[in-house]
Amino acid sequence: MRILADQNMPLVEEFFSEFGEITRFAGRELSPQQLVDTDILLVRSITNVNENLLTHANKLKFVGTATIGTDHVDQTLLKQKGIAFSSAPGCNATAVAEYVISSLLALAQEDGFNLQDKTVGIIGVGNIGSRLSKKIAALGCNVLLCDPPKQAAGELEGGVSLDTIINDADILSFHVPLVKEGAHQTKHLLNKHNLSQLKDNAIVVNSCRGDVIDNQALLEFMQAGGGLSLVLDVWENEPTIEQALLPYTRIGSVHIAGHSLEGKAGGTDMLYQAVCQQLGKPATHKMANFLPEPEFTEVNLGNTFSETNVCQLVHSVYDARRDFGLLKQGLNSVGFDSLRKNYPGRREFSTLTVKCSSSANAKRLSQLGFNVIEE
Ligand SMILES: NC(=O)C1=CN([C@@H]2O[C@H](COP(=O)(O)OP(=O)(O)OC[C@H]3O[C@@H](n4cnc5c(N)ncnc54)[C@H](O)[C@@H]3O)[C@@H](O)[C@H]2O)C=CC1
Ligand SMILES: O=C(O)C(=O)[C@H](O)COP(=O)(O)O
Repeated sequence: MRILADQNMPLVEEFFSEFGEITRFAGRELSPQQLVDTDILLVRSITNVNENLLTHANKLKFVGTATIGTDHVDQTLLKQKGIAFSSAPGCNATAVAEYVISSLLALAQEDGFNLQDKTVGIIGVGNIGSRLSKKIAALGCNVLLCDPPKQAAGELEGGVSLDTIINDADILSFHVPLVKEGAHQTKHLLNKHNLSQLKDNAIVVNSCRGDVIDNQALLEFMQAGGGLSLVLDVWENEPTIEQALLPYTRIGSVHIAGHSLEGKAGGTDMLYQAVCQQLGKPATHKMANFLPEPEFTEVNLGNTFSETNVCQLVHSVYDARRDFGLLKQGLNSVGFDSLRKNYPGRREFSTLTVKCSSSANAKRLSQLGFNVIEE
């Protein structure tokens, strides 16, 4: 069997060698000719799987994307052609939620406020939004949730409208899929019209898809004196991003919010499980066997739980400001895609065991995602 896999997908050889010959490709450069005689295609978010790419796909049986987002894949076309498809829902949801928590704690520390005094609006309450909501609640913040599709289906109690979040939230974090049409379209959810209705000094976090915020409208708003604090992991027109936004960005990165080692490896693992199912073979490999030991494994917290302690704990595992440093240093020298390819990686909070002596604190730390031992 011939397997084509994105060069930035980890552990493909470890998981897939038993099925056939693996060839790697650069995600933005895959040509239709490369799909001749290919049985399995494994992509990441930067490869558009469309009519043009499949022109010569004479043997293709399975397409997998090791990502949560699927806006780069024409699933209707795959169905018409009888090609099986799988994505990796939830694979890096924890990583994205932790990126947001790390960024917010950094801004709170720098600006001298407590997150627990803030109202956080989460737009999109799926795998990422719901995990983030749990972590944010552990910090004692007031949380507003907005997910119209879920609200319409009766799947989210107490949900509010986007307008309510725009008007009332101190912090807004977007976790919706990119949808360009229909009743619940998300392209430019934050736009020229509603930017001006945000609270002064609101914090806006985008770690879903760049197009969810109108970047030109955002730039004009900031150039006109808008006082927002911006945390931007995703941008319109990646990899050619609007660099004029950088001076207005408090924390920025190259679309790596989901790139914890666990999140990236988890995407490959989920595709492996899907291919095994497709081929009727048992799944024998486990992701945990391929991950290295974390650098720091244990901390003793005693019975304290202040935001300062939590900030230290979180940043000992991952400080998103490191990634803003990488962006600022490397964007014009090595470029956006190269920064992503050579991302130094990071671990998730669960790799750190926190010993603590109060059960209330143990509960909150565990809600944040740490591995907690109550002593
Ligand atoms: N920056 C990064 O590295 C990553 C970005 N992502 C992006 O994050 C997105 C969300 O991921 P998950 O939470 O795992 O997806 P999910 O599918 O579990 O949840 C998305 C939620 O958004 C809701 N939604 C849809 N339209 C909406 C609207 N107009 N307003 C409010 N809510 C709406 C859906 O009902 C759903 O509950 C992905 O589609 C992907 O584009 C995902 C992983 C990593
Ligand atoms: O899962 C998603 O959706 C993402 O956006 C990924 O975490 C990042 O995607 P890649 O570009 O690394 O495939």
